[in-house]
Amino acid sequence: MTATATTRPTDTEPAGQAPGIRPRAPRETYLFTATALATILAFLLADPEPPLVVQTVAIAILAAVLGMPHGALDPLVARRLGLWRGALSFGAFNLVYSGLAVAVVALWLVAPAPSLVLFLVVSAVHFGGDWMRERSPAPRALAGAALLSLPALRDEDAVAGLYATLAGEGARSVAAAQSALGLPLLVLLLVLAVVAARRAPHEAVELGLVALLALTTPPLVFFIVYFCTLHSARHLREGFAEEREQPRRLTALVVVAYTVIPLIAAGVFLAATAGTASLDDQLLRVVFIGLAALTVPHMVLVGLGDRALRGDERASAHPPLRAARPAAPPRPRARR
Ligand SMILES: CC1=C(/C=C/C(C)=C/C=C/C(C)=C/C=O)C(C)(C)CCC1
Ligand SMILES: [Fe+2]
Repeated sequence: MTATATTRPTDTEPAGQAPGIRPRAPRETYLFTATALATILAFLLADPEPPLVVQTVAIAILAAVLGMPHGALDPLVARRLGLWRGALSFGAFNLVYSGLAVAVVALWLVAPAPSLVLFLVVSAVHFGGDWMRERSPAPRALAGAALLSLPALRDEDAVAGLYATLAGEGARSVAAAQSALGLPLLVLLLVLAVVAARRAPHEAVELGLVALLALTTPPLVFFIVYFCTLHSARHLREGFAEEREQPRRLTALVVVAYTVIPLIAAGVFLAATAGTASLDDQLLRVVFIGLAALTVPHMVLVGLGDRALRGDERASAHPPLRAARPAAPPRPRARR
């Protein structure tokens, strides 16, 4: 659950690259393009119509294996931000982080429909951060809003059904609102793709394919492909690049540990609530309410990282030359 809202050079915009030079496409662009095209073709030509239960099980497994790890580097990000230094402050960090996650689940249980709307808004900002990082948050959030609304434009009933499972019957109206906003948001997404094309053609390809995928495949299939092969893959790559000064094994260990712990929590929740609803409904709730719970503390960390980075930039003697400077020592940067 990660990325930068800044112009700091990344793997795709290497340090030392002069502004105006087009970044080359990162590996996940190819992964997403190939997977999205194959999925789009499969649905256009063969229309496989996987049952909802199959889609739910697939998203649970893929989100666990490919999706969750991208937020699991947060403890290392927090250390770079100076949020913890020793065992005691590491314990406090974990307590606050998991406390926030538990608070989100509690809020969801008390007020499910407003929580779903809040989750969609936070997610729009979060996913929009996959592109146009040199721009202000507003256009990126709109790209995220488009991404999350297009499934309702294609199949409002399917999205309404999923929202009802997650947040009660009242949440169906959220799908109706997204469907109504879908067309203007689609136009906006395509405009943003054209704007992005001049500076980063690979982003234009990604945005165009996101739209096509959302409009041709069922909502959960679209989300699985985007979330696992683009969003998560991008932030895992960036996360490992950010931590390149750490031993790779330590980074990998943190990723595994902080992926497995929430998975155990999800398993305990599933076992504790067994029999209260069908297993696929419960699985859907665990996946998306769990993602909401983990996204909030993660976004708080991202916000702190961005603030630290802005402070860092103000302190810079020659801000306009920053992108052309040779590689600087790593600065705290939170991923999305
Ligand atoms: C529930 C649901 C949707 C929304 C999913 C969201 C909002 C996921 C957010 C995940 C996050 C923030 C992960 C962080 O890395 C869709 C795809 C619109 C349609 C299908 C049902
Ligand atoms: Fe994320």
